[in-house]
Amino acid sequence: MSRKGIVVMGKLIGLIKPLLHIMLLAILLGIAGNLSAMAITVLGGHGILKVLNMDYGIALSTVFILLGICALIRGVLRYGEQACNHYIAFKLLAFIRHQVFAALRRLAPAKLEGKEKGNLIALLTSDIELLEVFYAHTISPIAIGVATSAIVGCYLATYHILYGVLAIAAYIVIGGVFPIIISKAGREKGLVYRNSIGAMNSFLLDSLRGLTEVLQYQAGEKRRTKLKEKTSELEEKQWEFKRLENLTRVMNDVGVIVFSLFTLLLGSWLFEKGIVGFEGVFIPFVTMIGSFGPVIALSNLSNNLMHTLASGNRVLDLLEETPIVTEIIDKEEVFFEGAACEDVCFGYGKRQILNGFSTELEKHKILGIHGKNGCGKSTLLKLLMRFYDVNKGTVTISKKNVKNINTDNLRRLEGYVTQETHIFNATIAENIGIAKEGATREEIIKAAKKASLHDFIMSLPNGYDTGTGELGDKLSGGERQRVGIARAFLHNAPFLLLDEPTSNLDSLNEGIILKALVDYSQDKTVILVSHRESTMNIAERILQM
Ligand SMILES: Nc1ncnc2c1ncn2[C@@H]1O[C@H](COP(=O)(O)OP(=O)(O)OP(=O)(O)O)[C@@H](O)[C@H]1O
Repeated sequence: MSRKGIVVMGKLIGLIKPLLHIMLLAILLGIAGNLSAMAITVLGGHGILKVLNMDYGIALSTVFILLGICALIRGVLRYGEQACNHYIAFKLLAFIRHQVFAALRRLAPAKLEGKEKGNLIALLTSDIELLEVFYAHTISPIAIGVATSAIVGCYLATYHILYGVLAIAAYIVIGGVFPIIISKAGREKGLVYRNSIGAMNSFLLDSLRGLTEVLQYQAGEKRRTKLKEKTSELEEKQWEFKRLENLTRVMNDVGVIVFSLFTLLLGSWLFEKGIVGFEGVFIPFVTMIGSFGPVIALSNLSNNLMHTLASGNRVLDLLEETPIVTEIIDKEEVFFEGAACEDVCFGYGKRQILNGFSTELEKHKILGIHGKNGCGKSTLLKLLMRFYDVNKGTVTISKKNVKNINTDNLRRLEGYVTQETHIFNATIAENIGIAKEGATREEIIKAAKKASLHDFIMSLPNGYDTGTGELGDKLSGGERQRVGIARAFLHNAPFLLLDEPTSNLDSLNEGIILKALVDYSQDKTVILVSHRESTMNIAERILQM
């Protein structure tokens, strides 16, 4: 979704509320810092007048002492302002990361299935990182720019009201009109650019994952050409940004020169009319030249702002995305007493997969599910897990609709082994132990033995403490699958859903695991989806889908 810049800014600023006092301190320090910087120019002007014997107000030694003090406090104030801004920025980045991870948990797995993973990584890393620019270098500079310009405008008006009017007009044009023009020109470009980076990440991740296929089918050259095209596209977009950045610089420089010239012309006119003396020409002129810093900083912001707002937009998209399945938290605890599907209709989008499907799963039984590829066996398991909600009909556990069971409760009741087991970057013990918080080594070993994995683990260089780094991609399909099954045994849920658990196993390992499953089903319920007859033999009832 492409939001207006002001909407993105409003939403991002909304997050600052708890840190508002620090933001105010940063603004005050920034204003004081900028004023002391400008005071250096003004004092310099007075110093020159003094040397020329044209200023009788301040002694030259006082001018030098004040110059030294201003220079010193300028440094201290600038440090204070930056420290406050970065404190806010890093606190908020941590908070936003937290929010984004919470959003991912809310959206998983249904909404994340179709998302490009590389794009998500870009969002989690570089997009969030870019928001630092917004919190540390955008909000307070705007407030500081406005306040400092107003104060300097008033100071100039003490020499003559027209100086004040001219200064305010200059600040509005350089710090307001120019950035708005540039931001408008670059807003869509920013979003397109950030999305392109995400797409590029996805393409690279895809290529790495599919490396074997790319090599096998000699698709390397084709992928390289595509990567080159994507890089050129990105380069083109970067150039567009650079052009806008250069345009900003040119506009700023021209603006500063033109308005300084106007000040000089105004001064000359006032001098000719006898309204001001030489000091009334010289001091406003040097003040004006030295006062553009904060508004130029504002104007330069528009370049970064395009990237930042585009990143903000992408982060907000994720934060505001509605999940397909909402988490349930406030229902009573349910214990497993069997499950059932009644007249279930379900489809992904418009494509109908299950149409009026019904079945009952009795407690302490093994139900085998058989059916041709794509008929919806895995989908049925996902509905029992409530990864998706049915379109019609009901899925119940212990005669309670799964839509009314606390999500936490449901996860504890069910153990789910998918067709693919993900191995985390951790030791093999940790990889199994993920199934049970605080699992002891004995429990992990017991689960591994049931999954016929113990002997293999003991043959590894560091046994259960062997890291996946040391294993690399060396785990075979069957070993991975057994890690998945060991997790399920460790989880020890009363209702176990197994999707092709033995598809990669030899008959020896299959036999050991099936025996363990039969033991498991003595006091638990198991659904077994499989195409293998040998596996189906342990089922007490077979359902043909
Ligand atoms: N997230 C999804 N979005 C859209 N379509 C999907 C999604 N997941 C599965 N499908 C489609 O739904 C249909 C049923 O898929 P499912 O995985 O349930 O089949 P299955 O019976 O388990 O097949 P297999 O025996 O090959 O494992 C398939 O045609 C599949 O392409």
